[in-house]
Amino acid sequence: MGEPHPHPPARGPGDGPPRPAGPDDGGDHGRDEGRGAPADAVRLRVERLHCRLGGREILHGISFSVRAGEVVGILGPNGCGKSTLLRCLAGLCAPSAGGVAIDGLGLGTIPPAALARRLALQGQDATGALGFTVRDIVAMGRLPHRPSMLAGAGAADDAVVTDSIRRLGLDDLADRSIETLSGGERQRVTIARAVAQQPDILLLDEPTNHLDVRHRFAVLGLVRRLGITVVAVLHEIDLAARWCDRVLLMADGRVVADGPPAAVLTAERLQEVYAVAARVTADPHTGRLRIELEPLQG
Ligand SMILES: Nc1ncnc2c1ncn2[C@@H]1O[C@H](COP(=O)(O)OP(=O)(O)OP(=O)(O)O)[C@@H](O)[C@H]1O
Repeated sequence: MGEPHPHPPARGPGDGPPRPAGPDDGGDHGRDEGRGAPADAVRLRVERLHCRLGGREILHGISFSVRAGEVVGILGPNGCGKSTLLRCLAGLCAPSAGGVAIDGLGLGTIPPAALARRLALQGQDATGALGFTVRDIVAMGRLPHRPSMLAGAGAADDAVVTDSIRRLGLDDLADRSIETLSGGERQRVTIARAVAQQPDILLLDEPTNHLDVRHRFAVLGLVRRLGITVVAVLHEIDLAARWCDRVLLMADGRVVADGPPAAVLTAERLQEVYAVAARVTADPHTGRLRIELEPLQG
């Protein structure tokens, strides 16, 4: 897998995300950044990735790389291929050409159990495991770490599950059945399960779409504090600007811009990609991007 990415990533979140009060008030997660990898080592590399589904090419030769500990947001209009790209990164969707490598190893060469210890995907469907309690579902995140499917959970697994439940503010719901939870509560359960998996790379597909504003801040703050590599599909442009080191803007199965939020999220580009009128300014006090969107006139 070839040349370096043309856009060097930002080294930090720029305006420094605050530590919001919320479900996760804890410190670090007992994790070293990038599990011992140098801080700017390339963790994930996507090279000329094409994907066909239903006889149609959905992804048209996508290339980018993500460094250890980077938080990258994927933005773009409905149907542009964001979830398909995330599924390719997780090995759930086979590319028709090109490929994905983790720490230089092609995805197809990594055994499934080893891959599940390195990479977690939190998907859009939070309802697939009816009949289980919140704690049962979060505990599923530990399965890849057990020596066999028949091996029971150890005390260390239980501690990770308890910690993940606490971090997502789910203590009071731990014994509730998943089908009794609200959409936002279920969404936090799927994130807790992915956190319990203790991956090096966390892939999130619209992790905040059911969450109220406080929980959005809390969940994205928690994700940042994990210190691991994160690729998140987001629809909220302002949240991506605030929380991501880097943004990939997609349209029609291609990456049209890749770089720090302030470089990518220009008014012209947002208008072109989303077909809306956009005004982008920097807050004079915090320097944060302010993004105002309006329907196009006429
Ligand atoms: N299994 C499939 N078979 C055929 N077409 C598919 C399949 N999965 C996705 N597609 C199509 O691929 C395109 C990209 O879908 P994808 O879910 O990746 O988009 P997205 O950018 O995540 O959209 P959204 O913002 O609406 O979630 C869409 O046109 C979708 O209809």
